[in-house]
Amino acid sequence: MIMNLEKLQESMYKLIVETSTNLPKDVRRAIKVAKERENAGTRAAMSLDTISNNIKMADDQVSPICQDTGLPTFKIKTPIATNQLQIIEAIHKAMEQATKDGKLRPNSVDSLTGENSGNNLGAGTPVIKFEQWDKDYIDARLILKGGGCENKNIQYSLPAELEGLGRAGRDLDGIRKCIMHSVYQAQGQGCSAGFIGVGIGGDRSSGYDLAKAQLFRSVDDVNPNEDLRKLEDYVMENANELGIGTMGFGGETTLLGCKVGVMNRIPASFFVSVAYNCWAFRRLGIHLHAETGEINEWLYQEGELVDLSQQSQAEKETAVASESSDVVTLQAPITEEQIRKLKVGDVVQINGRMFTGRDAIHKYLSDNDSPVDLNGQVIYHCGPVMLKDDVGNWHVKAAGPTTSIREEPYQGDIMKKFGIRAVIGKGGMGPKTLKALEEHGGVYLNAIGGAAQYYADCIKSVDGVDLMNFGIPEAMWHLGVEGFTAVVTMDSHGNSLHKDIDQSSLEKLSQFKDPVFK
Ligand SMILES: O=C(O)C[C@H](O)C(=O)O
Ligand code: SF4
Repeated sequence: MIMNLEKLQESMYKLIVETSTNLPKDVRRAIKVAKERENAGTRAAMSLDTISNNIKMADDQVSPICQDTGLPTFKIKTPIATNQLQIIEAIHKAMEQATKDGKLRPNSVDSLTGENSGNNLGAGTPVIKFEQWDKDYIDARLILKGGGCENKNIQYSLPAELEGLGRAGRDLDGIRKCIMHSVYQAQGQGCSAGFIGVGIGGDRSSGYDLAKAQLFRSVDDVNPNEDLRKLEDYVMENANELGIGTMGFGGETTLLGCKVGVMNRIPASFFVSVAYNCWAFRRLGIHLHAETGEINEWLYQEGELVDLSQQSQAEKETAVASESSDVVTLQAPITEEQIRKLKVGDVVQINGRMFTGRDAIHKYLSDNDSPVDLNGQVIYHCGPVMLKDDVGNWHVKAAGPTTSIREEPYQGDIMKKFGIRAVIGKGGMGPKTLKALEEHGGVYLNAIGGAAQYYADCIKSVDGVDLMNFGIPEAMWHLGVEGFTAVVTMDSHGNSLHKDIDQSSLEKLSQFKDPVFK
């Protein structure tokens, strides 16, 4: 069958851009329910407001909802005679174009050298999986699953001993315990509230595939397997009792969706695989005409488009409460005295300069001198989407925080070595950093993960860049910001909201120890 390649490429481009910029309707509905459940005035409610604004901004500007546009994974079903090689070619060209246009972050990195290919193409990227079917049209689905939530995927081999829950055996109740534990261990690091796909059975790789396949189910479908339906309902009802909440700030909603699938296993193995997806659950699909390559239908878009920017009464009260609560304004360079005044729970607004630094920069700074004077400065754990204009100026297209815990081995030492006073990221950091904050006089600020448009809007200028050899997401960008808002979640007095929420959620988890499915 001869395909219209140009049209096919255009359709794939549309699929990529829509997936990156327009959150599906079923996901929006789940976020709306979470918003309505949250109590006015809490940090979780404030975060959900920011998330809602961000979703709207991404829509309006046709820009990435989150700066991490993930490992693009396509699942494609084709009629018997379709040329799959042509589809691969069309996808590759569309990916390159979408990257050039700032709709995708250049995310494909050589695992050994660290070199970024710059166009999202490389060994194993993007992932494209084909299946044949007996229909006469093409079904193409795409998920852009970011790294922070991918890192929170977990696989259990039953029987297992689980913290808080004890023995998980090779039965439905053991599976229940694994799923509850998977939500606990993710904490806020995968940008909760999240969605989970669970795969029961298979081997280590097919189990994870099955888990990820569940993420292609609609959020509001009903599992046809009665046991699994009950399990899904149970998890949805009870996981929210863990109190982890949006971004791990505590709150009513920790989980937005749970989908479970099952396949056979071999006698010796019993795997339960869990794929965790952040609230920025970017997956869409299209039906394509097999010859013309034209889009006939969009998937996951049934029902009304929920307007998340519309505020309920409770939300209005939240907005007022957060406006009137004390907001501390900081401008770099910051003094130790200013930092020592900050306490967990304070809302901080930053004006002036901050420097981005993530994995490559932290390793570099631990072995080398800094290209800029970091004394009193703010480091932002962020890998932005950047575009250069015709006259050579850089523009920020998306710039939310990345998961900070990866920098735990370096952070405290670097703060002391260079005199850094504040780090901004998400998900919190561990005991080594907490100790350094206390000794040195530093603070950890939690920004809202995934709110890449909201934060890009706070960035008023790109004043320079160092270490571009690490690639766009990993370079050290010098950013001029105004009204950049974040919450103090670790202070210089030994307090950590993350430590507290971890402890309290573990206690709550242990309430689910007794058998439910016998
Ligand atoms: O890579 C990023 O920018 C963020 C990542 O998805 C994360 O959640 O840590
Ligand atoms: S930053 Fe958060 S929202 Fe963005 S991809 Fe990572 S986990 Fe998802």
